[in-house]
Amino acid sequence: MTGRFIVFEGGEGVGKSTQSRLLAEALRGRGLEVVTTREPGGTPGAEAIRALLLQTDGPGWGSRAEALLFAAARADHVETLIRPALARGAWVVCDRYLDSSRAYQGGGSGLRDADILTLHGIGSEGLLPDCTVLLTLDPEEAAARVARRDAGVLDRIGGRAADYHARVAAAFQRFAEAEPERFAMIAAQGAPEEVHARVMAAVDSLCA
Ligand SMILES: Nc1ncnc2c1ncn2[C@@H]1O[C@H](COP(=O)(O)OP(=O)(O)OP(=O)(O)O)[C@@H](O)[C@H]1O
Ligand SMILES: Cc1cn([C@H]2C[C@H](O)[C@@H](COP(=O)(O)O)O2)c(=O)[nH]c1=O
Repeated sequence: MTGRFIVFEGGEGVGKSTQSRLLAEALRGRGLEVVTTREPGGTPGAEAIRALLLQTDGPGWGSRAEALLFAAARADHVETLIRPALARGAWVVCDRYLDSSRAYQGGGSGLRDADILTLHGIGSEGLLPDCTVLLTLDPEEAAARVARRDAGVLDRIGGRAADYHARVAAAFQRFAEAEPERFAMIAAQGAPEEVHARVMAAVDSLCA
């Protein structure tokens, strides 16, 4: 079987990392080679850019510089980790990807979707996931999960105002509705194993 590129998307604390791990374990149980990774990050260069983007000390970045940094991190990640893994037949499970740039730098910060896609064309030659699992959760429940995990310490983007994150969530929903052949929208409430069962059903129907 050839490799697949599966991405988890959604707002802060909805359970993307947890579900990435559970999906990878399930796929490995089927005998597949699975690479788990995340954005921004996944390679030494992209992890260095992640620190520049998310650390809370220093003046931060304007929207355009921020979008370029995310695109640069993704370019390195795609070229040195994702494409080689897919080329050897591995499945890649990635925590966030391009649709996070479209939702945060686009929906949240107001950059044009077409410009973000142009950056992606330049940086990563337009590589898209085979399928994208969008996890949705009531914002108060997501915030409670983050508070329990991080004890109130927020990074530069996670710490933005509630209306910013509401625009991000609305953008993700628009993308999923516009491309139902690429997105599975999964309710993320309930125990991790319950959510995982929904994810497996979606992956089996959308990505197999
Ligand atoms: N279904 C669930 N029910 C309750 N808690 C959960 C569930 N899934 C994950 N959690 C917990 O909620 C917290 C956030 O989960 P996780 O880190 O997987 O979310 P995330 O979407 O990757 O977050 P972020 O966007 O901030 O990186 C973690 O402490 C995790 O253990
Ligand atoms: C890929 C990507 C991410 N972001 C934001 C979303 C989050 O606030 C952070 C990443 O933190 P996480 O704990 O790993 O989810 O970065 C973004 O704004 N644009 C992007 O392209």
